[in-house]
Amino acid sequence: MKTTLIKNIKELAGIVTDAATKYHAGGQMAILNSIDDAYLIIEDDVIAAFGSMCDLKPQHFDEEIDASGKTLLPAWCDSHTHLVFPATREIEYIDKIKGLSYEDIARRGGGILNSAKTMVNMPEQQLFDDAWQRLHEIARWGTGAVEIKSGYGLSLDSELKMLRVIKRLKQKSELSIKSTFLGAHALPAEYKNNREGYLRLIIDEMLPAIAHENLADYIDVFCDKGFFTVDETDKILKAGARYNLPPKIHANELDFSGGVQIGVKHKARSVDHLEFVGEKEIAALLNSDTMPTVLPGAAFFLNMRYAPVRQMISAGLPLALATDFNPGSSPSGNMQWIISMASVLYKMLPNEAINAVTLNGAYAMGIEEVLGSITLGKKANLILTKAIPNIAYIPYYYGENKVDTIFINGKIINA
Ligand SMILES: N=CN[C@@H](CCC(=O)O)C(=O)O
Ligand SMILES: [Zn+2]
Repeated sequence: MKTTLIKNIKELAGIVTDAATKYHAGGQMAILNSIDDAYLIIEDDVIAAFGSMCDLKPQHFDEEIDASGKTLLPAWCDSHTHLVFPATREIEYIDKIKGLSYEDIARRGGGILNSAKTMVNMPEQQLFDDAWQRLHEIARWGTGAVEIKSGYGLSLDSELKMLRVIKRLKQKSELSIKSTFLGAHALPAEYKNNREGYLRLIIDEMLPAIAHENLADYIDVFCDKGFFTVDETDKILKAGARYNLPPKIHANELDFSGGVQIGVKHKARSVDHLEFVGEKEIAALLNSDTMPTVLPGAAFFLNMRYAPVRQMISAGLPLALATDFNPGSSPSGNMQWIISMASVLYKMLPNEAINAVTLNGAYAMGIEEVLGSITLGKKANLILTKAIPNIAYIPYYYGENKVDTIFINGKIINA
């Protein structure tokens, strides 16, 4: 067994003593438990002890790291990304600057359909290599766990290609990865007049093949205006349940789509985006185990309305934040930037934002029992920051990478 001591930590933050705590909600979101002048001991890949430096007993460690002036936090859990994609889409970026909306671009065959077209001829190895680079990129910004969706395939072969790439990333990477099947991301052009046919393809062909190769942990549907209806979502989620795929769904980004309610009905792990949320959606979420997840990168990049985060937290809801890293609506996997946007655009306190990208993000991925907080027995996925004056400095001094060292499964990763 290898033992590592991290000592003289200026602030050890994100402590959750009760390992049964699933997430932080409402007023608890503003509380980020911490210890000043602290130590933390890692045994192999697990957090084995922590406390005040004055209580540290003299003992031998295989490795000692002096963290004077630095803060130690749980690594970020990014619960919503599309980081396996075939190419960036700068052309649409220009169209957006000129005034086209996300829906205008989608109607012209751009957006998701544009990525699906490029995906057809994309060699699987190239797709893997590009995604591998992106995993390194996000780890440098402090991400230790990430969910990745398919959904740029929209045909049996291409969806399987994407999901096989995610499976290989899981096998090769030290990061914790969850895989989500998002066949219902958009209606492919060839099914324009045959919605029922595409649903049959998802339900009768894609799902059995995915289950056969064990390629997904979750199922997702883009339940929104111009994409998939509540009835269609219901059918797809019912079919997913037959293969034990819990939902994590794209909901209420473009309208009051009913996506939140149908997600809650199907016991979704999370419902994500949530720009269009009112009293009814909040009431549905309050009686559920579904994590509302807000994606500031997409709302900022598409210049849309912002989810009513203060109203949701005041009502007592938990909230997770994720990057939505994708080539169309959020071309960045930088969680520090998400924390800054959450505080400036959504008025989230730094502590709330950090809880939202750690324990609550872990819950949104179904890994809260092993990651997301400084808790005895959890995996040592940790961020050691550069010397920073306090936690608020993380969102405040935006643009600069505050990560000094990232530990994944107890090991220092030179990302
Ligand atoms: N909203 C739906 N899907 C993605 C966008 C994907 C794309 O435009 O490529 C999202 O989460 O923002
Ligand atoms: Zn998304």
